Amino acid sequence: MPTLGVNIDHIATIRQARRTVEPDPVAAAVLAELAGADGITVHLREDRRHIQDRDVRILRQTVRSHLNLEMAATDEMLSIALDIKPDYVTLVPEKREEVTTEGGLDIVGQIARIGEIVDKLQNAGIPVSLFIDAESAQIEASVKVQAKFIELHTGQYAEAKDETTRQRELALLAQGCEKAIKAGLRVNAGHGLTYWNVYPVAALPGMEELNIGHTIISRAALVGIERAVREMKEAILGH
Ligand SMILES: CC(=O)[C@@H](O)[C@H](O)COP(=O)(O)O
Ligand SMILES: NCC(=O)COP(=O)(O)O
Repeated sequence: MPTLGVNIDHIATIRQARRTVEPDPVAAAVLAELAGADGITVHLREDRRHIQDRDVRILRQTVRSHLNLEMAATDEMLSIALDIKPDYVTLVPEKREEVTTEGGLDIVGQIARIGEIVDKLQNAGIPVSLFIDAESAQIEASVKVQAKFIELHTGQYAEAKDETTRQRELALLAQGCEKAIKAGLRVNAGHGLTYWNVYPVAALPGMEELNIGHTIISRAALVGIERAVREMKEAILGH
């Protein structure tokens, strides 16, 4: 079964609501790892709406599992990643006006640019994951740019309004996962996964890591992050 990458962005959302110093994402990461998180994910957005540069720099020193830096494919973020050297980078799309990520990164339409960034990061020893929709063309383009991983965007599956749509989206994820693995890519998944919908994605053959944040931090606000992480680990196992 896949490992769990805990995205702690929304610990920082609470802190930034008052532009203060608590809750500290660094402390949240320690507690998440003690509760069984296999990795810590943070999204350093261009608008710094939640995670700050300071958080990423300290997390690099304190995370004991592995640190996944989500970032836009920009020169600014490339420079930061090459300086901080996370365990891996996930290239994600960003729009200033979005509430949260709205879809997968378009590799096909910017293959030279993405290839250049993937090369620079991987030549520096930083494996790259590409956050994409489960579309054949995007998977094929991910192979072309020689990314080590893809992360399948699970948003349409998570936001499905009825069971028929949910099953259709799950089938697309399953086909994408199988195609990617056959092409030599390693496969992660994330976005919008919850305690109630995670297991069918976790059970996809070859799925390596699930990056999950909002639902865990939402539960953590009520029962604490250790229990929220432990319960997500159990949900991934189908318990
Ligand atoms: C790429 C993705 O789905 C999330 O990891 C991303 O971090 C969402 O952005 P927010 O955390 O700002 O909601
Ligand atoms: N890449 C997905 C992620 O890190 C967390 O997304 P979400 O669970 O906060 O929707």
